[in-house]
Amino acid sequence: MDEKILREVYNVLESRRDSPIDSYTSNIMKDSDKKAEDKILEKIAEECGETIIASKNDENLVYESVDLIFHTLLLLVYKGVEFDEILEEFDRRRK
Ligand SMILES: N=c1c2ncn([C@@H]3O[C@H](COP(=O)(O)OP(=O)(O)OP(=O)(O)O)[C@@H](O)[C@H]3O)c2ncn1[C@@H]1O[C@H](COP(=O)(O)O)[C@@H](O)[C@H]1O
Repeated sequence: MDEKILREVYNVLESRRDSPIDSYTSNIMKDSDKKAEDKILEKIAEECGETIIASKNDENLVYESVDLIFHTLLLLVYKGVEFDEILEEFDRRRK
């Protein structure tokens, strides 16, 4: 297991965006009745709340944090951000 997994998941999300199938992420990105971006942002807000609760309760913190990180990555994919842009930003911030 190594950090390549994040890039691999990101690539899968890009493929779900560009070649939609009947799946959670394809469906949320092509959500018609509610603007896809709003739906993803709604999930980020929901997962943020669940992460706060998980931290306060010292329970499921990794599970809920991964839900939050995942939905943030989903937003970035939906908005057309390249994975390398995220890595470059983290690199820029290193002291
Ligand atoms: N990493 C994830 C991932 N994490 C969370 N989720 C989904 O995000 C949704 C979260 O919604 P909910 O919070 O309601 O679900 P929940 O967390 O089980 O329930 P709560 O306790 O939060 O209420 C669930 O449907 C999860 O399945 C994910 N769905 C997909 N991925 C990755 O994205 C790829 C593409 O996914 P699909 O397009 O669905 O094949 C997959 O191969 C995975 O690698």
